[in-house]
Formats: sequence, structure tokens, C-alpha cells
Amino acid sequence: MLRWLTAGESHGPELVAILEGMPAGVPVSPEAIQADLHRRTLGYGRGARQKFEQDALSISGGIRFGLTMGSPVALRIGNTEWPRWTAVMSAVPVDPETLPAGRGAALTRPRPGHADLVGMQKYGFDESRNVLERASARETAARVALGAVARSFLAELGIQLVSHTLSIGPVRVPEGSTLPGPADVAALDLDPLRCFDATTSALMVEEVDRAHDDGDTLGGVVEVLAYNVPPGLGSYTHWDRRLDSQLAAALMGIQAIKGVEVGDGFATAARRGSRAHDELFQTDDGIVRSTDRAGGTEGGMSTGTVLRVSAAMKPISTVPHALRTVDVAAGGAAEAHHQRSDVCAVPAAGVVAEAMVALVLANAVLEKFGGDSIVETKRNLDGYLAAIPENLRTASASDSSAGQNSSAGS
Ligand SMILES: Cc1cc2nc3c(=O)[nH]c(=O)nc-3n(C[C@H](O)[C@H](O)[C@H](O)COP(=O)(O)O)c2cc1C
Ligand SMILES: C=C(O[C@@H]1CC(C(=O)O)=C[C@@H](OP(=O)(O)O)[C@H]1O)C(=O)O
Repeated sequence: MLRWLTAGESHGPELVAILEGMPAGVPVSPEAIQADLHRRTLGYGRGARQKFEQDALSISGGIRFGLTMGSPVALRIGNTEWPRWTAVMSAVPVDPETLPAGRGAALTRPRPGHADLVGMQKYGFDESRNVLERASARETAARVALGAVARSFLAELGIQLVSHTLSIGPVRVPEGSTLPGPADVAALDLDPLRCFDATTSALMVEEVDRAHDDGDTLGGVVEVLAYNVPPGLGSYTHWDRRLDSQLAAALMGIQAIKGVEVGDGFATAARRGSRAHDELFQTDDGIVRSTDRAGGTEGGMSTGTVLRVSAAMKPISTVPHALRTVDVAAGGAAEAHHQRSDVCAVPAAGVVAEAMVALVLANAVLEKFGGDSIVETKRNLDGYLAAIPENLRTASASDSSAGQNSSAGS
């Protein structure tokens, strides 16, 4: 079993992340983790902070000479903005009179859509600094770092992940577009919105510019694909063992994610059964599915076809053209607190979603195949696949013509 935890505030000294249960022998380089951290800071519409803050990674445990040791992997990501926040975020009491104006001011005008008001109610704070520090998506840097380790583990077993942007606001890639594969990741990372369709990407840029000019913000939808997942991860035997429920929980656990679909998701509900499922056919290579409407799970288990999940992000709640709120100190109507923020962080959310899917899949692999070293995990996986009787075997994704469209209309 794989367990992970993160700690740290948005403007504190650092984020801390621990991954427990990773087998020994997985190649992990600081450069690979740093590269994923960098991918999370990109994307057209991200705010000023991403441009000047560096993710200062250090590895505190679990990795030696470039390989995991089987012990907990412990990572630290320094916030390079920390020197400007030492007084405001001091762990020991400071004289309120000495706090800098601006950064040190009480935040009493909660932002609709952010955690500010309910956080104050729940934890008994009279202003929202303590709430937003941890509700902030700065924390997702820690999860992306852990996800990079999980991705290295999965890569050793041939499982590869791809994330991309399906929509920004109302602008969406055309239905039935070809899915990007692992070979397309470099191109996706170069695209300003991590969108596979160049024409749509250009329209998305225009949409972000329009929202920026209007003092507004945007959300969108990201999709994560996992290639070469073996059949049988997860289980139908109990609700919390279902792979789809674990994926949904992990994706909904990302700040601002408000909906998750597995495969064609909600569109499936509008179809007749004859057009909703993936029919099976016998070929010389094994059983194939004619379509991939289900998105690679049936009965809470991976089917062995491309896993396809998507997540819907609500628009950023710190709207520059500030939303109406109340001042909880002075009483009465006010404009919501606003300093700076992202106009659109959907491309970054895609990278975070990829990390969460990697962690869930790595955990599901370890639950099914176990192993204290990657060699042992791989041996168990190979043995399982070899033991599936000939008449039950599915063709590998590369043999199959199925599952190559991301359409909700196929
Ligand atoms: C990558 C990423 C970046 C974000 N950037 C901002 C931001 O700059 N400003 C903001 O108000 N919200 C931002 N958010 C969203 C808030 O974190 C989110 O609205 C808040 O946690 C409340 O959302 P919830 O109701 O889903 O918890 C971001 C979210 C993600 C995933
Ligand atoms: C710092 C990050 O994202 C932050 C997430 C965030 C929020 O409210 O979620 C608000 C913004 O923080 P600030 O108001 O300090 O600029 C973003 O910059 C990051 O992703 O690394």
C-alpha cells in the first residue's frame, strides 16, 4: 500500500511531502521531479507569482544514488518567496504593529468560491489568512513532486501517463479528436494551454485574453490518459476498492475541481444501452473492444484499454473585477479581497491531475502485485499476465484499434 501526506503553507518556508510504501530500485532523479514541478508552473493565464517563484526541491530521504530504497520518500520544496513573509508567517508570536502593511493586513472580506468564510467559521479565525494559506493550490506542488516518483515507478512497468486540456471556458477541442499519446507529451508541454489541437489552442489563448481584459477568470476541463495499464487493477468487490472511485476521489481532492468523468461519463447517461458500451470481438491477437466509451474501467477494474478520466475546474475565485461580499469585521457590503491571482490555471491543474492519477495507479499496482523491489513487482505483474488463459486474453492496446478517440460522441 502506498500512502502520501503533504504539509506546508502557501507563503511559509517550504512544502513537505512524504510517500510511504514505494518499492526499492525505482530510478528517481531530482531533475525529473524538478521538471514536473516546472510543468505545473506553466500555462497561459497563470499569475505573476509563477514567474518569480522557484520550486526549490531537496530530497530528505528514501532515495540513494538515484534509486528508491524502499524507505519513505521525503521531499521538501522551498518557497523562494519566504524571505518576504517571515514576519507574516512566523511560527512564533510577533508584535502585530511590526507586520508589513498590505501583506500583514487582516483579510476580512472573504472571497466567494474560496475557502475563506467557511474556513473562518470552522476553525474560529476572525480573518482568513490562516485559511487561504493551506486552501491555496500552492500545496499542489507537493503532490506533483510525489506524483513524479509514482510516475517513475509506473514507467518501469511500461505504464505511461498523458494529461492535456480539453476545454477553457466555452472553448473545447472538437468531439472525436484523436487522443494524444506518450510521444506527444513534449509538444503538449510546449503548447501555451497544453492543448493538443493547435486551432483550439489559439482560440483558448484569445479566450484567456478576453477574460483578462474584462477583469475576469476562467475554468475548464482537463483529461488524463494512462497507457498500457494491465487489466484487473481495482476491484468490484467493495466500494472503496473500485479503481474509478479512487480516481474520482483523488481528482476531486484537487483545489477547484468540481466534476470528474470516467470515459464518456455524463454523456453515457443520455445514450441507449446499445450505444453506451464497448462491444467485444475476437481477433487473432485476443479479445478487443470496438470502442472505448467506458474509459478503461468496467466493474471498478481497469480493462487493459487506455484509461481516460477528466476533471472540471471551476473558474479562479479571486476575480480581479472583485465579487460582492461582506466585511466580517466592519459589517456590511464590501468587495472581495483581491491582490493578484491566476486568470486561468487549467493547464497546471492538468499536471496536478496527472500526478494524482499516477499516485492512485501506483497504489493499485502495489495492491495487486505487491513487491518490496521493482524487480519483484515486475515479476509478479508478468506472472499474472502470463497466467491469464488464452481464451480470456485481451489484445494489448497497441494491437487494438479501440480507444483512440476522446469523443463524448463516439
Ligand atoms: C493549479 C491551481 C492554481 C490556482 N490558482 C488560484 C489563484 O491564483 N487564485 C485563486 O483564487 N484560486 C486559485 N485556485 C483555486 C483555489 O485554490 C480554489 O478555488 C479554492 O481552493 C477553493 O476551491 P474548492 O471549493 O474546490 O476548494 C487554483 C487552483 C489550482 C488547482
Ligand atoms: C502559488 C501557487 O498558486 C497560488 C494558488 C492560489 C490559490 O488561491 O489557490 C493563489 C495564488 O497565490 P498568491 O495569491 O500568493 O499569488 C496562486 O499563485 C502555486 O501554484 O504555486
